Amino acid sequence: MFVVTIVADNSTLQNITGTILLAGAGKMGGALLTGWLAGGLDPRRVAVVDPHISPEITALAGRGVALNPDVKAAGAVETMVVAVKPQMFREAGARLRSFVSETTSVVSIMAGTTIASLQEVCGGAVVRAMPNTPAAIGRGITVAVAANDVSAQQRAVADALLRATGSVEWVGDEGLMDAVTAVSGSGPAYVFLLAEELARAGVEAGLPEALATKLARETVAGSGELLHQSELASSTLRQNVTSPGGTTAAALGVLMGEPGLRDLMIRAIAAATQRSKELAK
Ligand SMILES: NC(=O)C1=CN([C@@H]2O[C@H](COP(=O)(O)OP(=O)(O)OC[C@H]3O[C@@H](n4cnc5c(N)ncnc54)[C@H](OP(=O)(O)O)[C@@H]3O)[C@@H](O)[C@H]2O)C=CC1
Ligand SMILES: O=C(O)[C@@H]1CCC=N1
Repeated sequence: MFVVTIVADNSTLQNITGTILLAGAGKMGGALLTGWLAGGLDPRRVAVVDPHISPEITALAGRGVALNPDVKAAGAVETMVVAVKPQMFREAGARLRSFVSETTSVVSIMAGTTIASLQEVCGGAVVRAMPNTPAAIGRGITVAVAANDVSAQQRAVADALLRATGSVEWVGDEGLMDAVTAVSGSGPAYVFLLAEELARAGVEAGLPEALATKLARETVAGSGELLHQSELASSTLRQNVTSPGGTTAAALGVLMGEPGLRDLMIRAIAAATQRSKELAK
């Protein structure tokens, strides 16, 4: 189970009176659930549906979280958060639909899965959202788009649930969600890969593996924190490291050369965007 340290305004979370049903309590669903409870959501308001509930989630039963309730035991579901794999959605959706009433809103975090598919399979007033794993420490960013029939109150509850794990950006155009998924949904993986490859290159350059790993990890984490706390543009922070004719300029000559990181990143984001579109089918 993750520890959430930063929680935004949570008054809406604390005032939720219906059931929040989480379908799929894996890595992302589990991180969201942790954020909700840390943000003051009453555990007795939460139900989890998942065929293989982890020991961490099982332990929450003692605080009142309902595990795999039937439709009757779940009570009136105010919001159903769908966090199963997109490939499983159509199969899972038939059962999930039975929890949805006329007043239920359905918040999906599934990559690729469109508002139209969600409306067809689950019904309900649909919010499509894309969080990322820094949610596990309250530092995620989520982009969300609401279908036309989502009420202001349903949107406020969805916003509170998503904001419990970091910041939220609402957009009006669902067409942006594939690229959003590629940039911020998958984005943490690119940063972790950078840490891995920086360490590997350090070993190639002669450093002991443990030292290279520590230097790479702390450098990526410290730079991320500097970017977070500073008001300067990332390009300025980069220039601040780059002494004229120095070591950084030598490395950046490679990374910013042709082909360089720019081309690689454009190709990577295009591949992820394309995959998100494919998952819609
Ligand atoms: N991981 C990430 O960084 C992000 C993921 N997402 C999205 O979140 C969703 C989940 O991803 P992630 O958490 O990584 O995946 P996980 O596999 O960790 O979680 C999915 C969970 O859903 C469970 N599940 C399977 N079938 C059902 C069902 N019929 N009813 C309820 N639960 C079911 C799975 O159980 P079992 O393992 O037994 O199959 C598993 O516990 C995906 O749609 C993904 O696109 C969005 C943003 C970021
Ligand atoms: O890899 C995936 O498909 C999911 C969506 C964004 C991050 N993980």
